Amino acid sequence: MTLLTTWPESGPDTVVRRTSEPAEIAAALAPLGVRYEQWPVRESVPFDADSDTVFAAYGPEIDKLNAEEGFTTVDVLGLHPSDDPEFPAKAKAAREKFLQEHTHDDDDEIRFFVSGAGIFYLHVNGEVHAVLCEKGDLLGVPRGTTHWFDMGTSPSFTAIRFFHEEDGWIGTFTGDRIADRFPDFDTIAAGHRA
Ligand SMILES: CSCCC(=O)/C(O)=C/O
Ligand SMILES: [Fe+2]
Ligand code: NI
Repeated sequence: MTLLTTWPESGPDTVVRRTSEPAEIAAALAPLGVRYEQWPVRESVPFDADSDTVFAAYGPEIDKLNAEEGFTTVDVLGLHPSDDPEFPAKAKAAREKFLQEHTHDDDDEIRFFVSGAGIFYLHVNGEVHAVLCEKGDLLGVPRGTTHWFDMGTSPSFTAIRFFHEEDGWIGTFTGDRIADRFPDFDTIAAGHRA
């Protein structure tokens, strides 16, 4: 289940909000300009499906969003445990990159989770909002929003990414290691399952 946890930016000792209710999550994030919605899940899509399979399964939703928002580039990013001996190093490098607080100055960050999970931490107006996204969740974060993302120590997710720019992912790092002061994916996901 999706989970939103909000703390003051000073640290996680005080929980301002904690909810798994989709309508409450959407209402809490809307004033930040953040879009949260759920799409019907295509259960027939394997968790580690390739891009063509994902595009075929979610074609109607992708086309509708593209028509509404004018995206020019759509890709699929998947990372799942595998026998590839390079997987641990790849996963560690990917996690480290996104754990660094950053902004996307020229584009919104729109992600749909086809499978697996990850947490977006939105650092806005003196608060940190951790949005644990799972299969079926669409999150749209406006350009310029300060945030980081944690996929955990054993990443497993497939996400559709929508861009207005041909160049795809471009981030500006703030240099703030704020992620070190807040519960990470492993901690939040373990508590959520318990
Ligand atoms: C879930 S897609 C990978 C994360 C990403 O693209 C990003 O910018 C995180 O902040
Ligand atoms: Fe980002
Ligand atoms: Ni859950």
